[in-house]
Amino acid sequence: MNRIEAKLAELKSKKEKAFITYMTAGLPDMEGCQKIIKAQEEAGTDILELGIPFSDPVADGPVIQDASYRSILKGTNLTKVFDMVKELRNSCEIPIVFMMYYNTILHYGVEKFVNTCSEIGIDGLIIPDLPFEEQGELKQYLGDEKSPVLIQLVSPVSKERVPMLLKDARGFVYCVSSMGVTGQASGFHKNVENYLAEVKNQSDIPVMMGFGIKTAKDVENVKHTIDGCIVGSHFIQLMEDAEYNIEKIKNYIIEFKKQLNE
Ligand SMILES: O=P(O)(O)OC[C@@H](O)[C@@H](O)c1c[nH]c2ccccc12
Repeated sequence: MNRIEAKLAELKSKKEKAFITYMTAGLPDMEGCQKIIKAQEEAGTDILELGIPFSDPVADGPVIQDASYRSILKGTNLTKVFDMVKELRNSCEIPIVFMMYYNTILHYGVEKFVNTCSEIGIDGLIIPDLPFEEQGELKQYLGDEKSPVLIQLVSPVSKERVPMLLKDARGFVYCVSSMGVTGQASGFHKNVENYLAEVKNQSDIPVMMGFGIKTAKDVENVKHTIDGCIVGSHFIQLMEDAEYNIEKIKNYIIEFKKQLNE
C-alpha cells in the first residue's frame, strides 16, 4: 500500500488528524536536510512535503521563493534530491510528497521520472502548475502499485470543478485555504468553513488544509471539517530562525501535533 494512504488509514482508525510539513529540499544542505527529515519522523510529522527548488516558483510566496533560491545556489537539483531520498529510505519510512513544478519533470522525462520515484519511494506528487486538464500525460504512468499518487489541489473558487477533481483522486485532497500564493498572512478565505465542509462532503479521501497556517490554533475553528493540515512557510522560517537546531524543530512538531489532536 502507498505510504501516504497507509498512514492516513492508520490515523483515521486512531481518530487522529494528520500533521504535514513542507520543507524545501537541500536546506541547510543535503546532509542537514536528511537529518531534519529523520528528526521529523521521530517527532511525529505524519507526511513530509518536500519541495524541489525551481527558478520560477509561481505558486510560492516570499519565504518559499527565497528558500528555493538559496537551495538552487547550493546546487540542489532533482537528481541530487533523488540520491538523498534513496539514502534516506535505508532508515526512514516517512511518507514523502514531492512539491514541484512540471517543467522539472518534463526536463527529466516524464516516464523516467515516475519510474525513479517508484524505485526510491516517493509516495505522492503536488504539481501546482499542472491543471487537471493537463494531467493525462503524467497519469498514464501512474497506474503501478508503487508509483506516487497525484495529489489534487482544490481552492475556494474550484466550486463546480470539485467533483471532477475528486473523482479518482488518491492520497488526500489539498484544500488551499485562501487565494494567492503560499505564506499568506492575510487570513483564510472568508467562507473557509463552508468551503471545507463542502469539499469534505464530496470527498471519499482525507481532506487537508494548507496555506497560511502557523500554529494549531489557526485551525481550531475548522478542525471538525478537515483530516489534517499543512505548514510550509512558517516551518521554513522557524527552522531558519532556530538555525536548524534539531531539538527546536522537534519541539514545534510535538507541540503542534499535540494541540491538533486535543
Ligand atoms: O507556506 P504555507 O502558507 O504554509 O502553505 C503550505 C505550503 O507551503 C506547501 O504545501 C506548498 C509549498 N509550495 C506550494 C505550492 C502549491 C501548493 C502548496 C505548496
